[in-house]
Amino acid sequence: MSTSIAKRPLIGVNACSQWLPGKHPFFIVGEKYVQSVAQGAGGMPMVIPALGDDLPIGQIVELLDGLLLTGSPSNIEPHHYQGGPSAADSEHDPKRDATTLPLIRAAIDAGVPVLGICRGFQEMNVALGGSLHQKVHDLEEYLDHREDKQASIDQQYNALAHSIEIVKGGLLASIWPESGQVQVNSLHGQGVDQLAPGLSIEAKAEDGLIEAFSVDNAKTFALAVQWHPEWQWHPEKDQVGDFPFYRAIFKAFGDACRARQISRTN
Ligand SMILES: N[C@@H](CCC(=O)NCCCC(=O)O)C(=O)O
Repeated sequence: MSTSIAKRPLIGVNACSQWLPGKHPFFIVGEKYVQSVAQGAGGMPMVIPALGDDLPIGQIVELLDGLLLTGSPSNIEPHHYQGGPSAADSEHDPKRDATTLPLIRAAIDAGVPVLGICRGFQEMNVALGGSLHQKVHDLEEYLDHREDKQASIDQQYNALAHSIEIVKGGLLASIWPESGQVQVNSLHGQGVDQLAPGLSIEAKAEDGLIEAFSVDNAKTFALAVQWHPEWQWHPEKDQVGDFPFYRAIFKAFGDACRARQISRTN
């Protein structure tokens, strides 16, 4: 997308807080999320640090034309959704929880377009009052939605791990009218248990697990997906590794961010 930086909508990308071994704590964000905002949505990415209560959320939301909620290997602490104790091997990021959950509520209230991905999908459900299965793979009614840890990163994200059924007449169906069933990648151990009030299912996996939802009374675009549409922004259209479905999601998100930019600056 060739729009100059100056004309691009400002899109927040939430960071994780991680202690790099032998170093100091860092705020980090996956490059593919920043790339997908810049290339896929045509936005100006702005990384939002996990400062918790020290983050001026109201001030930031006023500046944003969009908010992308990233994935992360860490899991939301279960006390945010009255969940049971975490498994001993569960990685957490309380600074990210303390930042992103209130940020989601403020952004939706303010009419900022929001796209949640994987952990970001789960955060949107929890922030709005829903709950999670902590180990989907331990539940007999569901498939194992985790990635193959023996596979390469390319193989994990290029993999079309399972199909999703897109709900007719919804936001995702309007973004992708081409077909009601699509194959997606899958790299998650947790998943939606109770969907928050005021959310509508947009897609389910073949085992019935909710894979996408939208916010019913959102003032603008508010979509969350469990898979990873931010993958592969390098290949050109129709080249190997090109995912038109993923690209369509970011185009729709970017269009909503541009609309907010116009309304915010006029
Ligand atoms: N920890 C949660 C969410 C999983 C997730 O976001 N995976 C992607 C991590 C790496 C990346 O950002 O692509 C769960 O396990 O369900």
